Amino acid sequence: MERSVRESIAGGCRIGIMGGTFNPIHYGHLVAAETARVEFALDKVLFIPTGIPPHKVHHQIANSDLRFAMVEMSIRDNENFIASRIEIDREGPSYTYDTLKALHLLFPEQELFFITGSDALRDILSWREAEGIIGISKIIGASRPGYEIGGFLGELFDRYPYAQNRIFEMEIPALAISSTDIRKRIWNNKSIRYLLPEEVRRFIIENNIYISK
Ligand SMILES: Nc1ncnc2c1ncn2[C@@H]1O[C@H](COP(=O)(O)OP(=O)(O)OP(=O)(O)O)[C@@H](O)[C@H]1O
Ligand SMILES: O=C(O)c1ccc[n+]([C@@H]2O[C@H](COP(=O)([O-])O)[C@@H](O)[C@H]2O)c1
Repeated sequence: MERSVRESIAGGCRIGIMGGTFNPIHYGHLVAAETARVEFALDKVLFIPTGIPPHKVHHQIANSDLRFAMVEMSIRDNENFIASRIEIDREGPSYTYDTLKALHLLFPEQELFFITGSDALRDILSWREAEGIIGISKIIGASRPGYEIGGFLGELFDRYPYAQNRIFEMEIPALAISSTDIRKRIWNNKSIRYLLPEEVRRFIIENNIYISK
């Protein structure tokens, strides 16, 4: 992991990890991370764009350096948010377990909180080493319109009672924004203003990202 990122994490602090493909980053991601920071008293939130997302093999995914640049410009004005290339710089699919294991080794005294939307949370048991993930890090599941958690957590806690103290639901202001919809809007010449930071919108246009389907 980058030295600058390591040096910004103090001993004993509470670290949020906002993982995602961020193709592109939008206000849904930023509101989830900021709400988690405040509600769970996180000292820092690491934004970790995937290199190769494990569950999105058939999606059209912009170059990782461009996705990283868009994340960086979106969080620059928040001193508690940091972007890391740890997954981009690792070869192979970006498994969350590998990332959390690496973070736990680097930051053994710090508490880890993986932040995810309710859509991804509902799939978590299909992730590689799901039990290991829940063991290393607490999980914060942000509400997302169209992806209600329903009885999922109850069933999960019946199966894994220890998870009750490790997985938390978090209500956030509902934003029905997705990267897929933003990419479609660009293809269809529709406006993407106010769905994501203006600097990112300009960057997408200047670099002709998401022009081809
Ligand atoms: N509008 C939203 N509200 C709450 N959580 C969100 C929202 N959009 C994304 N997330 C969460 O942020 C994380 C990263 O999401 P991701 O980068 O896959 O964005 P996405 O909009 O879901 O992308 P795509 O439409 O390309 O699948 C995931 O855990 C996802 O559930
Ligand atoms: O590790 C896995 O098996 C795994 C499977 C699906 C998703 N994830 C992680 O969940 C986060 C959100 O994923 P995505 O595909 O919605 O961008 C991102 O950090 C992914 O690496 C991780």
